[in-house]
Amino acid sequence: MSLLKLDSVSKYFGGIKALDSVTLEIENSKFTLLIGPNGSGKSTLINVVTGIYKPDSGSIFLEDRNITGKKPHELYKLGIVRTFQNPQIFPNLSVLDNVILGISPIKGESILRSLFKPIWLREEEELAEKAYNILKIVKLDRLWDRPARELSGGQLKLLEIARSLMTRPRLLVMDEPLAGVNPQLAKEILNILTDLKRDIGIFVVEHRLDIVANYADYVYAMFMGKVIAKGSVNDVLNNPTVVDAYLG
Ligand SMILES: Nc1ncnc2c1ncn2[C@@H]1O[C@H](COP(=O)(O)OP(=O)(O)OP(=O)(O)O)[C@@H](O)[C@H]1O
Repeated sequence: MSLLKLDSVSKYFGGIKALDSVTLEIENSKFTLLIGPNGSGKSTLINVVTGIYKPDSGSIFLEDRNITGKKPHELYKLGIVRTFQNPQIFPNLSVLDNVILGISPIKGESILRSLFKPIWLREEEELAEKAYNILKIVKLDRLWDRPARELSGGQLKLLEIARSLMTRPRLLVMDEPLAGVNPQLAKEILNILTDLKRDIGIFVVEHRLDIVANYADYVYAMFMGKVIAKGSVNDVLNNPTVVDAYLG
C-alpha cells in the first residue's frame, strides 16, 4: 500500500484548472520528485496534500485512511509535515531552541503545569536532548548555541528540516529545498534526505534537476494541471512530452 495516494484530485481557481484529475502515489522509504514548468500546478498540489487547499473533487488517502479535506494541523498530527522554500525560523533564538520549537505548543507553557516545575524541567531536558540528536542528523550540532540569524541560507534549510523532524513525520513534503543553496550544500541536504527516507516518505518539488536527479527514486512531471509523465528520472526526463512542456 502506498503511503499517500491522490485519486483524481482536481482544484480550480475560477476558470483555471490548477489540478486536473491528478492521480499520484507516494511510497514509504522513497524520494518522490515532482517537476514541471512554472504554473503547471506543483504548488497547488503541495497545498492540497498539506491541507491548505481543499480539493474540488477527488480523494486523498494516507495509507488506508481517507484524509480528503482535512485541515493542515490535523494532517500535521497525522504525520504530513511540510518545509517551506523560505525557512520559518526565529532569528534571535538559538539553533537548538528553534528545533525545540518544532514541537508546538511547548508543554511547559501551561500555567497548571508550571506548578509542577520538576516534571516540566525534565520534559524540557528530554526535548533538548531530542533536539540535539536531531541536530546531529543534519550536522548542525556544533552550532547548537548560535543564534539562528548567523546561519547561512543552506544551513537554514537544514535547520528547517531539523525542526520538521521533531514531530516524527511519516511524510516530509518539501517545496524547493535546494533553492538558493550552493551545489556542495545541496548535495549534503540530499544525502541527509537519503538517510532520512529509510523511515519516512519524502516528496519534493525541485527545479534544480541537475543536482536532484541522482537522488530521486520516482518522478512525476506536471504540465497545465495534469500529470504528463511518471517513472524513473531517465524515463521522465527523456519523455518527449516532458521535453516539449519545458521547451514550449
Ligand atoms: N490562489 C490562486 N488563485 C488563482 N490562481 C491560482 C492560485 N494559485 C495558483 N493559481 C494558478 O493555478 C495554476 C497553477 O499554479 P501553481 O502555483 O500551482 O504552479 P507551479 O507549478 O507551482 O508554478 P511555479 O513553479 O511557478 O511555482 C497557475 O495558472 C496559477 O496562476
